[in-house]
Amino acid sequence: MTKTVEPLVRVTGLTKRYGDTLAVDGVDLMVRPGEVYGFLGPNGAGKTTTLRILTGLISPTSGTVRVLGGSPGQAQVLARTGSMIESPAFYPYLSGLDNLRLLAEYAGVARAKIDEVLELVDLADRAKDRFSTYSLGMKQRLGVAAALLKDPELVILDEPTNGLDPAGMRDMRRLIRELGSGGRTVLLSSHLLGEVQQICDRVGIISAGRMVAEHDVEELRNEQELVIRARPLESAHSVLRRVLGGDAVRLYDDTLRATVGPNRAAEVNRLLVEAGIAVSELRSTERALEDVFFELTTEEKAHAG
Ligand SMILES: Nc1ncnc2c1ncn2[C@@H]1O[C@H](COP(=O)(O)OP(=O)(O)OP(=O)(O)O)[C@@H](O)[C@H]1O
Repeated sequence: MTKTVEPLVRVTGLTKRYGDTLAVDGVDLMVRPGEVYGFLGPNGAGKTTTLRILTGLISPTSGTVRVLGGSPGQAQVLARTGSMIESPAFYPYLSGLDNLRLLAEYAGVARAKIDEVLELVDLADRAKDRFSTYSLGMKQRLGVAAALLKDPELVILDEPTNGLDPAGMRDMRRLIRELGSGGRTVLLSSHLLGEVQQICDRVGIISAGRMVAEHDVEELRNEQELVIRARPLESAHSVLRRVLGGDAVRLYDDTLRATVGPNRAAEVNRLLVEAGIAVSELRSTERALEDVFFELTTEEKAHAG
């Protein structure tokens, strides 16, 4: 496998317009070698459109897209990329094995590779059964097997767990983690925050066609905040806004949340007490990725709207 030091995927200022709809609006994203990158966003955010551009299925309206050092759709890029975009198409009356044989023949892949990928996606036992008898989870896993036939460096999966039951989701997530741990680079889309949190190293969050954040999952998860209960709360709010900045302090029901680390707790306490404010609680907590996601996507809507 060729080692590439550069980002495997680099997208700059990507836009895609369908008539009046701006499906993708100035997206920048970067996927590094060996990572599992989660492209996270609600339905209709522009994930599928972006992945279709990255795999050369459609052309962008504008922007720069580099995949594995080349342009999407170039033969040498396609040869090193495996993808599953939307539901994979297979012949229903052929077995999983025969479907893969056809694809392998077309791609000039050795027969031994078929057994290897069937084993990897845990379909070896059912390989000789007709595709039409497979569960949705098995169909999706066969799709991943097909994407792996060429032993690609980069695997692109569009909503690989969509529509699966909990057991199917668990199997698919396990498979993706396994792919990621084997030195492959995986780019997947998802609208499920918990899923991205479980299986990805980095996340790019897209909302209404715009990229609102790109972070290490650990970094987001470990983001700390102070929860403050004080009286009078409004005065505490204005003191902290003045000192920490308006963006760093939010009012949640009867508490204030300040996005600062625990090392500033004593300072926050002193500021409040000096201002004659009674502090009844001051504790540090990790921000849930869900909160971060919600905040980023609603901020983005507010800016757009
Ligand atoms: N071929 C098309 N023609 C017109 N509009 C399109 C087309 N494909 C996508 N869109 C629109 O572009 C926007 C982004 O769609 P896209 O499928 O990329 O989002 P998504 O994040 O993948 O969401 P989902 O998970 O629901 O597919 C949507 O408003 C969608 O209706």
